[in-house]
Amino acid sequence: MAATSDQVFVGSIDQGTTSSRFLIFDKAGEPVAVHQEEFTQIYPNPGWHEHDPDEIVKSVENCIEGAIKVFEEKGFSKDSIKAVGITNQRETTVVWDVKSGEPLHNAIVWTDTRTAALARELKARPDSDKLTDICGLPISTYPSVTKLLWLLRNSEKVRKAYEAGNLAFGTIDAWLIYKLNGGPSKNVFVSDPTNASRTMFMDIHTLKYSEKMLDFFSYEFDIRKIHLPEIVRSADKKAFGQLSSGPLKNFPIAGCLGDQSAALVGQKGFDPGSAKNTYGTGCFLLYNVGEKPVISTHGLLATVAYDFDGKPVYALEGSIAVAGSGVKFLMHNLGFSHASHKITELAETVKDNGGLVFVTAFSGLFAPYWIDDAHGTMFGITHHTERGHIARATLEAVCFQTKAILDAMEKDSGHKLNELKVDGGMSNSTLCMQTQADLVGIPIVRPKMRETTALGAAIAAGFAVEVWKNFEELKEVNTAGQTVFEPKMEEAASKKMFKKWERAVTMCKGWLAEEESEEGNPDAGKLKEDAKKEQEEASKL
Ligand SMILES: Nc1ncnc2c1ncn2[C@@H]1O[C@H](COP(=O)(O)OP(=O)(O)O)[C@@H](O)[C@H]1O
Ligand SMILES: O=P(O)(O)OC[C@H](O)CO
Repeated sequence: MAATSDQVFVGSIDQGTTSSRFLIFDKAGEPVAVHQEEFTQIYPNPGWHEHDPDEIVKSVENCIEGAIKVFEEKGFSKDSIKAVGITNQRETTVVWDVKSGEPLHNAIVWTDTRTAALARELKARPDSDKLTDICGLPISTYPSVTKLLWLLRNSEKVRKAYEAGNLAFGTIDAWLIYKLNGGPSKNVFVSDPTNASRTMFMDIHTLKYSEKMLDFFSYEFDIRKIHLPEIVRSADKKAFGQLSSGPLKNFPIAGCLGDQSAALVGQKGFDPGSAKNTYGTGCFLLYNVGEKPVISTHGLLATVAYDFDGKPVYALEGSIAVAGSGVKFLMHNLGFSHASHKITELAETVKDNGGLVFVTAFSGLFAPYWIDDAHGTMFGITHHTERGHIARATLEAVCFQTKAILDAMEKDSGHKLNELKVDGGMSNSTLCMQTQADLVGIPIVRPKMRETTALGAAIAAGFAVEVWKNFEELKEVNTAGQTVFEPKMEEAASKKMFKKWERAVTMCKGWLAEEESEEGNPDAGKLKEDAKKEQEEASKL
């Protein structure tokens, strides 16, 4: 079908943890062309996880090229694309030289736990308990700051650039925008608040870098000496520049959202009280809390949902580190199958988990537990246990953590959700979604078009260039063909399952001894000595 002259489209770069995609959406929110590419996952030591920043850029460029080819083969003209939006994996930390635009180290991925000792050291510093009120996040291995500090301590290249005043730090959005604009020659160096809020440098109330946060983290290296991206709104016609090469050369980048915020936008979670849960590599539940951030007292994060017009909207977030990556672990590490949907089929070969509970704490446990000394642990193995039970327990682990997050959210917000919208690759698993409904006791609503993350970034860019002018115009977008999973399990049975999970979580605490969490870290000894010195000095004051 060829485009009519008044048909307009918006492109969307979706740079996820395991793959990059480029999608082209029409005004009705339907994707008309897509290209996806996986890229290399680098695991140099247990608990370490890296990406090659240049490979990420290349994969995005390939995706744009691939999708445009499909688009044109369908008879559309690329001139009908009005803007491009970007959405990305968050927290993943890239460092580069401002002069050359070359990366100085592999990107340290959000799942990486090499900074466990550093996180402990930071927690022991005076006033560490005051940080969450400012930035919305607790100290852990998860936000970018611990990864950046680790790089400063452990990479000579990074330290030299720092000393010369040439070190740039950014999350994946900032890196992509910088590179796609042409690097140092244009120097478009920006990030939006949904991404900047994941570094621990931003004040969540003002959406500006916080002097207090910068002071707190500057005890060994002066963070102000590092080039940080300017924080701009999530929808902006000019701030993100334009593509400098490829089939969309000179097309504007007009929107940017961290992937979980983008999914909330793509699910049209614009009203306070609406929520979505995205089952991708990890799983992230975001609950719209309106125009003021809510600082959790139950293990959740305060984050920015979006800032389209200077009136930011906030969300409470429950982050789960392992979801689809657990499925991939069964495929790649244990050789259970070659396709994700086969893991669900395997789980369907057994009638229940057979007493098996799998705490998939490959990166420690995130929300609402924040246990960084846990590792993946299976409880309840007997002669009865077969591969189907392991597959089932892997899917269930995400559902249990989602239940714990929803309980925490209810306590923080005082509201009970009446339904939960879902998306992401793992939401393809009908068994997983039914289990989720059974465990949380509310309907699970899955849209037919599940590229909601990419749609969210397209909406941000589309708002900036007025493809859509208001939320009302999006009313019909992605409403057709939803599947609703109603809870079917007896409440008592569901409660019993969850109790067992909670017992398993308690039992896996403290598995990792302090020395083990530092293995592979060349500076572990120094870290410990420095931390001890700092503590001694602090206690003298
Ligand atoms: N039918 C399925 N059953 C279970 N897991 C699935 C299924 N389909 C996809 N997945 C999982 O979903 C994940 C990919 O989801 P996606 O939303 O693309 O993630 P990301 O954006 O983090 O790269 C993979 O880990 C994959 O194993
Ligand atoms: O790759 P995803 O979709 O699991 O998302 C990664 C998150 O942004 C990490 O915070």
